[in-house]
This record gives sequence, structure tokens and C-alpha cells, in this order.
Amino acid sequence: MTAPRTLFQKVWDAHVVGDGDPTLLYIDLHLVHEVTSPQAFEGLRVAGRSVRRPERTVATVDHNVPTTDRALPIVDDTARIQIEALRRNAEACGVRLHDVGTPEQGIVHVIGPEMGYTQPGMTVVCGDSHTSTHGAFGALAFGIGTTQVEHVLATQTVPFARPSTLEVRIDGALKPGVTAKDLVLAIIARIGVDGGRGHVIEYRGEGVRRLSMEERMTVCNMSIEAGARAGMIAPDDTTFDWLRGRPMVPRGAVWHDEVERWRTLRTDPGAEFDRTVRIDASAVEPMVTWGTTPAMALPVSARVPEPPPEGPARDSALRALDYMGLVPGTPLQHIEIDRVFIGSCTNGRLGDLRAAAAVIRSVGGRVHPRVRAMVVPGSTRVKAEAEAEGLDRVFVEAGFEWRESGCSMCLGMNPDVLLPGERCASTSNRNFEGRQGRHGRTHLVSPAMAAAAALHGRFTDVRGLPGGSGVRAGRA
Ligand SMILES: CC(C)[C@H](C(=O)O)[C@@H](O)C(=O)O
Ligand code: SF4
Repeated sequence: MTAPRTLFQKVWDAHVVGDGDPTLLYIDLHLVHEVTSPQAFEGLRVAGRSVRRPERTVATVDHNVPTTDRALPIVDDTARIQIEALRRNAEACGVRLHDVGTPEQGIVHVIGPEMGYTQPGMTVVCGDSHTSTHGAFGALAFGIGTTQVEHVLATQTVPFARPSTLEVRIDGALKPGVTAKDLVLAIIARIGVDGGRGHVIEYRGEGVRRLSMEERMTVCNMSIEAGARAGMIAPDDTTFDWLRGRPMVPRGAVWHDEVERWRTLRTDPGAEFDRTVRIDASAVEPMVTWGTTPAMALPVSARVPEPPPEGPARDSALRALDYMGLVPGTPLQHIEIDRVFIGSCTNGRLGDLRAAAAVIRSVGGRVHPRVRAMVVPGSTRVKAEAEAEGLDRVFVEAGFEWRESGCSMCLGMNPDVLLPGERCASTSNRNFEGRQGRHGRTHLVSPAMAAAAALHGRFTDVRGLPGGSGVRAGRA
């Protein structure tokens, strides 16, 4: 009998090419975007090499594409140069590019799954930290640097130091009005931004089985914000139902064979993790970050915390409070906001937009007069699907801007940025200083919480809103 293995171990074992240190892993899917690929393609060209498996390589433009007026030339030089370089490189190397103007364009971590490129048991890499998103399908998916991007382009393999394993066991179910975003913020608040360092997290337990695919992607997406190399969830019927019929997924008899194989991708009873953390999902509340890391997060019912009495944690809390312009003891629900951003690879999927629209429908009214709010679908397909069910109308009639898909204000590498001092309720995943624009202040929240904040002009507990407790954000 073979020894019991974790999900991670099974995917790892199936992809080891050589037994050196670090291990050389075969890569099934290489996703590429405009920011981290130009030097990699250039290196390839200089070395006179070609892309080893162009059919396993997929490119999109997302980080610095404008989200309005896409017919106009791109004004920013860096953005334009990077996008044009990717077009040339994809063309020259025979790599599929989902460009602006096509129905498949979108944020790399949104289109991978929705096109069915991402499948259980695969190794997936991208020159992007939030590649962890794809682990929601039981893939081993991790971000790599530009040098490694070149290595993968040339060889379809990557050297990878073997990580440790961390089991995050989620018991119980989320309460109404509490979402996967709140869950993952609560996990990061608990284990810290270094809590997963050197580890691949496997999310397990009843609380995970009940999550939709979109919710699972939100959780895996933010694994990296806990310092982990990747996050994984074993595939199950929820996964297979979501994947069935997507463009790149096999059909007919092959589909059935694949599903049988994918069902074996689960941690065997008795397999051991290096560490385990347990979370009670039923105790999680809607969360708001008050500081400048995703771990500086509290339930919306809480107050801005007092800094600890001493030590480095005191220094970082004081600095965060100063940057965020917040006074300890202030109820989070008294904090007034200027901007709202609903989108990103964390929360820019159809279920997220549905959850935000559900809040607007049930509360009624319009965006608060002080607030400028925008909704940026995670992909062009999400945009089309949302429009087909009238969500764009809900947003626009309530005074939200309805944009084209891209990373947008998640990172301020395109025209969508905060002005200095502006305070934003954002459904994205990072809140460090300047992330959304110089001196901008970011509070990470769920889509439902962002919509409620837009209407009220300040953070509001969605559980107290009319119909708010029925919001199950991220459900698609
Ligand atoms: C630009 C890219 C390298 C970066 C990442 O790796 O995550 C971006 O996607 C981000 O979210 O900060
Ligand atoms: S949406 Fe944000 S986090 Fe996701 S890939 Fe784009 S910039 Fe990175």
C-alpha cells in the first residue's frame, strides 16, 4: 500500500521532472500578461530560442488597459509599450492572446478558469502573485518572477523549492450576509501576512465544501496575502459542474474519464500536514481592513484598534493609523469614504457583481453624493453576462460607473487611481501604502459591503440592511 498523500503531494509527484534541488516541475498551463512578460520574451529572442509549448501558453492584457474609451490610443507610455510588446511577442511565438476588443479578454485569473484552461490536477504558473486563484480547482498554481517566465517559455518547466503544507480547516458554514472575502480576511487576520510563508495551503472541511467555485477562487486568490506559495481546494461536484461545457474543457467520453481521474485528487485519510489551523466559519462577520496590510482587518461592528503598547507591532500600527488618517476607538461604521471599487481578480466575477447589485436593489437609493463608485467586471465575458441579466442597469441607475474589464483600480497602473488622501472601499486584495494611487487609502471589503458603503457613504453592516442577511455574495 502506498503511503497516504495530501492533494498537494499528488499534484507535485505527478509533475516532478528531475530530482534535483530545487525540483524541476513540468508546467501544464502558463498564463502570461503584459507587465511581467516583455523581458522574458526578449531574453528568449536574444538566446535564439522559441516557446517550447505555445499551445500550453495563453496571454491576455489586463493590468494597464484603460477601462473606458478603448478605441482611443493609450496615453501612458509604459502601458502602451508593454501592451504592444505582448501583441508582437504573442504573434511571433504563436501564443494565443486574448486582446482588448475580443470577447475573451479579461484579468488573467478570471479568464483562465472561465475559459476552462484551468483544470484540476494541473500545474499552473503566471508571472503574477495571484496565480494562487487557480488552486480553487485543485491545481497547483503559483506566481513566478520574470526570469522564471522566460524559463517556462523556453522549457515548459520551472525550478521550484518544495514547500511545506498548511491545512486550513474550515468548520461550520458562513452566516447570511457573510462572504468568502470576509472568511479569507478573517483567516489572514488570524494567521498574519507571514502565516503561510513557505507553505502551500489546503483549505478543507465542511465550510469549504459549501462554497461556490467563485467563493473558492476568492479564498485561494488571497492565500498569497497570507504569505503562502499557493492555496488549493480539492475538486468535487461543485468544481465539475462549474467546469462542464467551458470552451477548453474536454467533452464526451474524455470528460467522463477526466472527472474520474479528478475525483482522486483529494487528501488521503491519514495524510499529514506540516501545520494545521482551524477556523469556525459560523463565527466570521463582515470584515473591513483598517490598516495597510490585509491582516489589519476587523469585523465591521468593531472600532479602529488601539496600537499595542510596545514593540514592532506598535510601530506598524501607528504608521498605518497615520497613513490611513484614523483615530483609535472610532467605530468602523463611522468612517466616511470617497470612492468605491468593485472588481479585481478577487471579487470581479459574476457572483460578486450579483451580490453587489442585490444590495443596491434591496436598499434602493443612489450612490452617496460624496462618493464616486465604479464597477469593473473581471472579464469581458463577465461584463456580457452581467449585462444579459440587467446588472449594469442596476449599477448605472444607482449612479455607479460601469466599465470595461481589467485590473483597473486594484493597482493603479492604469488611469483608474485614487487621488491623494481619498479613502476607498475596495473589493481587491491589497491595501499597502499607495497601492491604488499615491497617498490613496484602501479598505478591503466584500462586494456586498462595498455596495452598501457606496450607498451610505460610510461602512455599513450588510447584515442590518433590508434583505441584507439574504446576501450570499460570490454565489453564481
Ligand atoms: C503586476 C503583477 C506583477 C502584480 C502581481 O504579481 O501580483 C499585480 O498583479 C499585483 O496584484 O500586484
Ligand atoms: S486584479 Fe489586481 S491582484 Fe488581480 S492580477 Fe490584476 S492587479 Fe493583480
